[in-house]
Amino acid sequence: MGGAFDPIHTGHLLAAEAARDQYELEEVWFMPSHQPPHKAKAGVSGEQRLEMVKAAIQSNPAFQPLDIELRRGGISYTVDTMKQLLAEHPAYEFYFIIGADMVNYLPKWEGIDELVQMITFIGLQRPGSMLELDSLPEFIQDGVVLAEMPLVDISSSLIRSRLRQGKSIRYLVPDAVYDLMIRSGAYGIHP
Ligand SMILES: Nc1ncnc2c1ncn2[C@@H]1O[C@H](COP(=O)(O)OP(=O)(O)OP(=O)(O)O)[C@@H](O)[C@H]1O
Ligand SMILES: O=C(O)c1ccc[n+]([C@@H]2O[C@H](COP(=O)([O-])O)[C@@H](O)[C@H]2O)c1
Repeated sequence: MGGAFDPIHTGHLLAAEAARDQYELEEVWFMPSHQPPHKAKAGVSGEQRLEMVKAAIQSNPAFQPLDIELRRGGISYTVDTMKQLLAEHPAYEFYFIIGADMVNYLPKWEGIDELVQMITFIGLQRPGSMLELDSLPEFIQDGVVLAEMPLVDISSSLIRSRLRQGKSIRYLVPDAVYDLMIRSGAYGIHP
């Protein structure tokens, strides 16, 4: 599962767990992007986003952090990441977990025709972006399976916006992430 994770939140964790459970995945690897392909670079450093990911998933042995995109630098095209991961783990079968907003965007992904040969996407419903598989080209539809999760109207932008307004974000992120956000000072929250 790739993302900016600026910051990681409960919606990410529920999506990952739904995909793991429904597709019997052995592990879910959380990969913070360096520079996302289609949105502005995160406001906080890659290191800080990775630390928050680690804090969020530490209690789940099936969830692992992966800094492959942060180490590579540049724009985090998934096709490049998957080529690297498949070369390192030729025996593994890879899935890529994405929310509905990203599923609808797949035709615009770099090297999508190559990417659908390498992995299967697991798409999850997300409020505000209904999954429209039928409107995608058939070769992409064939590369996407769906998983169910309770609709969770949480996004990293919602969290950042609430912080700007001085509103609470407790329980929108796991406690361990909340504590780290306070300790690191990364998002300007004070106890
Ligand atoms: N609440 C959610 N439900 C389902 N999928 C989600 C949810 N939040 C994020 N995702 C998915 O997780 C992946 C990584 O998301 P990302 O780190 O960009 O978070 P985001 O909340 O979408 O961020 P932002 O609001 O800054 O755009 C994407 O595929 C996204 O669609
Ligand atoms: O490779 C691409 O062209 C591409 C385009 C959009 C998104 N992605 C990946 O999809 C994941 C979620 O994207 P985002 O923008 O919601 O953080 C993240 O790992 C991105 O690198 C990848």
